Amino acid sequence: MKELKYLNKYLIKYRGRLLLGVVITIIATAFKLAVPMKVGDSITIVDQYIQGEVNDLASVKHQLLINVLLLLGATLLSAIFTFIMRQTFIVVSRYVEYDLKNEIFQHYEKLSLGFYKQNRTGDLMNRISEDVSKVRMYIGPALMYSTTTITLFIVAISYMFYKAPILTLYAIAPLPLLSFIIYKVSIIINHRSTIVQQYLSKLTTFTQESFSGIAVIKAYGIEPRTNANFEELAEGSKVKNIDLAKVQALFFPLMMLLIGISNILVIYVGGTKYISGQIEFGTIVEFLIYVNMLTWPVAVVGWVTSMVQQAEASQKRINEFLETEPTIQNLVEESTPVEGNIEFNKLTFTYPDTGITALKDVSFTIKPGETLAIVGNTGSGKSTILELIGRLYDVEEGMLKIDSTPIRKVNLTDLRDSIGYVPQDAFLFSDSLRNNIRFGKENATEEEVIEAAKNAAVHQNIIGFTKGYDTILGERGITLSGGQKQRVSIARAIIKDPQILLFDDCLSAVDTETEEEILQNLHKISANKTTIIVSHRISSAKNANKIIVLEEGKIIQQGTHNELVNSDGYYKELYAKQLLEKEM
Ligand SMILES: Nc1ncnc2c1ncn2[C@@H]1O[C@H](COP(=O)(O)OP(=O)(O)OP(=O)(O)O)[C@@H](O)[C@H]1O
Repeated sequence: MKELKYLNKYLIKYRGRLLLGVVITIIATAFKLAVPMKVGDSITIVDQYIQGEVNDLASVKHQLLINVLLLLGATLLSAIFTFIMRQTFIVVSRYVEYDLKNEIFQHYEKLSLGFYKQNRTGDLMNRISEDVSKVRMYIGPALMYSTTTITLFIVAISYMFYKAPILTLYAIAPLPLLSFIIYKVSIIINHRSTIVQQYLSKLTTFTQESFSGIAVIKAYGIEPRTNANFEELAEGSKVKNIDLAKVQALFFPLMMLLIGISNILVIYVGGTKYISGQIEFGTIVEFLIYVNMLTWPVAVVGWVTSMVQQAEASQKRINEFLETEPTIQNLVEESTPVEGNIEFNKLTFTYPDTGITALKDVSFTIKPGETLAIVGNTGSGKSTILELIGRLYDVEEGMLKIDSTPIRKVNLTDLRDSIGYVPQDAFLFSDSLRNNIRFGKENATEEEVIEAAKNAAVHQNIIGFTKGYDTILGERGITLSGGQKQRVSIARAIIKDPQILLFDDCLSAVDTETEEEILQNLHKISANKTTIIVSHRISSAKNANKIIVLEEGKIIQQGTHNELVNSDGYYKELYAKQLLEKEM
């Protein structure tokens, strides 16, 4: 129960409803218990008439009628209160489920990129869905059944002892055994359900991947191999499901068997006592109903125990993530507006997870109004520079300053607000084109959206779609070409109107004319901004105020386009190569 303590704050938050639930459960149970009493009473009346102990038929009928009406009333009230009881416990469990999911999601969002590298997306999703639903079972059904069982036990067993103590002992003797067996069976069921669940998620991942990559599967003609793999997984899933069904099938027969034993004991011992005149006939019937009534709660004790154990295990997994601190923390409370001066000073950076040193002794500065271009082979560290400016990682060696202040001493929200970042792989959400652009500025007007799209040279493409800016992207909608995606992603950064613009090789999929158009627009937009353009193309870099050339994390050349084309080295060679390609 150590891990489940985490949920106490929610139990306190909803204490009013939960307390009401307990009170209503007690009332519902009291009405439920009145039913066997009245049944027993009625049978005794009939028995006494048959035995000749009572002769007035009219009064017997009258009493029976009253009993029937009372029975009806008690059953009805018990049903109504049981309904309200579910409205309290189960509704609270849904509230807690909602709160917990939000809490976990918000925490996930705070965590740094490294966390996402270390943990698989499937695992993150499981903890927020599967694990939270298991925890909900503890707040909802487990609490509800425990309250019902405790109330039913205290009231019913005390009453039974009061009526016939020896018969009560015989009647309840098999119940602990029942509870124990159900507990054991539930553990096996839970274990096998987990395996079934694992197979299900393997199947889902496989299916999802196959359909996402269907173009590759078809192009390589590997449908038979994919089918065989799917069949193998489905076979595994079938076997595990059958294993589970076998134990589940045991659950009810076992319960019936143990109720049967209790019933036989009540009939035998009760019958003997009735013959010897120690109890009334109605008491036997009354006890039979109580035994059947108590069986479910007793079975529930076992079930609830395993439910709580599962919730504990799930909460432990949830707590593991909730206790993970984001490695990138905001260390400055007060606001620090960003002007856009960036300074790298003898900076060396090693990725903590892979140990790869991506930048070595890098120094450069850039001011607002300037454009810096970074060129270099793949893997030379270009994207890493942009990631460090966005403080996606912290710098350990050397210094990175923003407006002459070490980056850690800049308010993180202000820093990120001041950056418009266009990543290498443009990521668009399954939403309308308009909303994808507005992502950069939530309250942007229609004019601003169109203006940004025009500057990113994608407006003409968008109005060419039947639904224009309302066109839905992604799974439910159209798929944009690589170049269109890049330009929508650029529009998203432009609309934000940030102080610092970071473009990570985001013009690679557009033709040279469109590239030129976008660059000219950017030139106008970024007059007072700090712009960094990472590119493999000279055409993107040539107009920059400063160009740096990276090789294996080191700056090997820097200067303007004119300076660099006139000195031997990587840049001059790249220029010559690209010039040649253009002429061909
Ligand atoms: N998130 C990461 N975790 C660990 N290592 C990384 C990570 N990102 C990049 N690296 C490594 O750091 C080095 C520099 O990568 P980076 O992405 O900065 O290069 P790049 O010049 O932008 O390459 P490209 O032109 O292909 O985009 C590479 O060796 C890469 O494998």
